Amino acid sequence: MKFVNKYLLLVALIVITLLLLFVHNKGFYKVLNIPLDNNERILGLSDASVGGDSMMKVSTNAEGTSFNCNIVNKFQWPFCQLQIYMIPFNEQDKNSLQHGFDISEYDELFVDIKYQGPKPELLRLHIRNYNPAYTNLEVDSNSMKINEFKIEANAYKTKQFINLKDFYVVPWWGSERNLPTELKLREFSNVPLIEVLTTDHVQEGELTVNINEISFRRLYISNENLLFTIIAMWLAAAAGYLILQLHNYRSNLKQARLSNNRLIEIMDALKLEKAQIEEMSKRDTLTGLRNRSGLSLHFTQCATDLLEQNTPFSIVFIDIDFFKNINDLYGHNRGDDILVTFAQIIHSNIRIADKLGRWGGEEFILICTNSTLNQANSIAEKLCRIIQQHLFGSDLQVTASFGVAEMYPDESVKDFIERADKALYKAKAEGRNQVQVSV
Ligand SMILES: Nc1nc2c(ncn2[C@@H]2O[C@H](COP(=O)(O)OP(=O)(O)OP(=O)(O)O)[C@@H](O)[C@H]2O)c(=O)[nH]1
Repeated sequence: MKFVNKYLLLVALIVITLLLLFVHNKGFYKVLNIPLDNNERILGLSDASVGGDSMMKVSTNAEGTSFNCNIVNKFQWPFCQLQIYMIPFNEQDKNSLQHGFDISEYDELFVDIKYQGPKPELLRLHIRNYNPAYTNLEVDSNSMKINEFKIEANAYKTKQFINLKDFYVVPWWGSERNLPTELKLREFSNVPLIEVLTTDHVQEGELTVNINEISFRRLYISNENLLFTIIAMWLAAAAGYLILQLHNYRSNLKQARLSNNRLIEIMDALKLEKAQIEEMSKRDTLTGLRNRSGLSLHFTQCATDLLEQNTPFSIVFIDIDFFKNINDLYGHNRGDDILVTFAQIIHSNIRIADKLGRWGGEEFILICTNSTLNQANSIAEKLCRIIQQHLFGSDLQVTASFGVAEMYPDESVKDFIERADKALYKAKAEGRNQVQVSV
C-alpha cells in the first residue's frame, strides 16, 4: 500500500467508532431470562405464615406473574412475598436448591415490575445465594444469603436496569450468623431463588404487583472494554499510518537517491560525450590527426612558452607533391588512402612531444615543440627521406615538400605560418621532394 489517504482513514475510524457506540448503546447482551409463567416455581408467602393476617393471591399467565396482597397491621412486620424459583424444587427435599445458577458473570438485572397500592411505593428484590459454607436449610430456613436491592417508586413504574453491584447483603442476615467477613459479602455464584417482597414501610391496605420480566444481562463488551477497544483502534491506526508514512518517506528517499545517482551518471556521460565531441571537433575525420582548430591550441601554448620562457618553437609545413595527379590517375578513394598512410608514416616518425595536424587538403603542419630551426630542419629532412623511400601500395612512390620556420618572439602565429608556407613554396619551386627553411 503505497498511499494511505489520511482523510479516508479518519472517516473510516469515525464511522467504526460511531458504529461501535451505536451497537453498544443498543445493547449487545447475553441474557438469562427468569421464567414467570411456571406455577410450580412461583410461590406466594405472607405474614399469615408467621401468625399475621395479611393475605396474598398469586396468578401467572403468559405475560408474567402478579400478586395481590392485603396488608393487615397485626403482625409486627407485615409482608407479602413472591418467591420465584429458578430451578425445579421439592419442598420436602431441601437439598433440591443446592444447584442454582451462577449469575456472577452478569452485570445487570433487568426488571419490568408495576406496582399499585398505598405509598410508599417501595419493593424489595432479593437474590438468594446457596452456599454450603453457610446454607443448611434443614436447620435454618433463612440460611440462603440475602442480596437485596430496594426498588423506588418512580423508577419501578417503568422498566429498568439494576446494576448487580448495587445489591448488598442485608445486615441482619449477616449479623445473625457467625460468618467470616468474606462470606458476608455480596454473592451470586449459586442462585436458586429470587424474591419480590414488600418493605418494612408497607402500609395497611391492598396492593398489586405485576411482574412482566426479570432477566439477568451482561454486555458482551463492557464499557471499559469498549473504551479500550476504541482507544486501541485509534492508536493502532495512528501507529500504522505513521509506520506507512515512514515507509513511504524512506522509499521516496531511496527513489530520490536512485534518481540523483542516475542524473549524476547521465551528467558524467554527457560530460564525456561533450569532451568527445570537443575532441572530435579538433580532429580531422579522414586521418584522425588534429585539424586546424586542434593545432591552434598548441600554437598558442608554444608561442606563450617562447615569450615567457624563451623556449624555441619551430614548425614544418608539409605538402604532398603532385597529389592532383595521384587523384587523377588512381581515383579519389586511393588518394584518400594515400593521405591516411602518409599521415601515419609521419606520425610514427616524430617525437611524442611534437604535434602533427592536417592543415587542409594534402597539407600538414608539424609543430616541433622546444625545437630550434636546425632541429626542426633535421626532422623535416628525415621525414622527407622516409616518405621518398616508402612505397604506397605495391609500386607507387610519393614525395613531399617541406617548409621549415622557427618562430620569432615578436612575430604573430599567422606571420609565422606564412613564413613556413613561403619556405614550402620555395621547396616546390626548387623542384619538390626537398626541405627549405625560412630564415
Ligand atoms: N583524394 C583526396 N584529394 C584531395 C583531398 N583534399 C585535397 N585533395 C586534392 O589534392 C589536390 C591538390 O592539388 P594541387 O593543389 O594542385 O597540388 P598538387 O597537385 O599536389 O601539386 P603541388 O602541390 O604543386 O605539388 C587537388 O586535386 C585536391 O582535389 C582529399 O581529402 N582527398
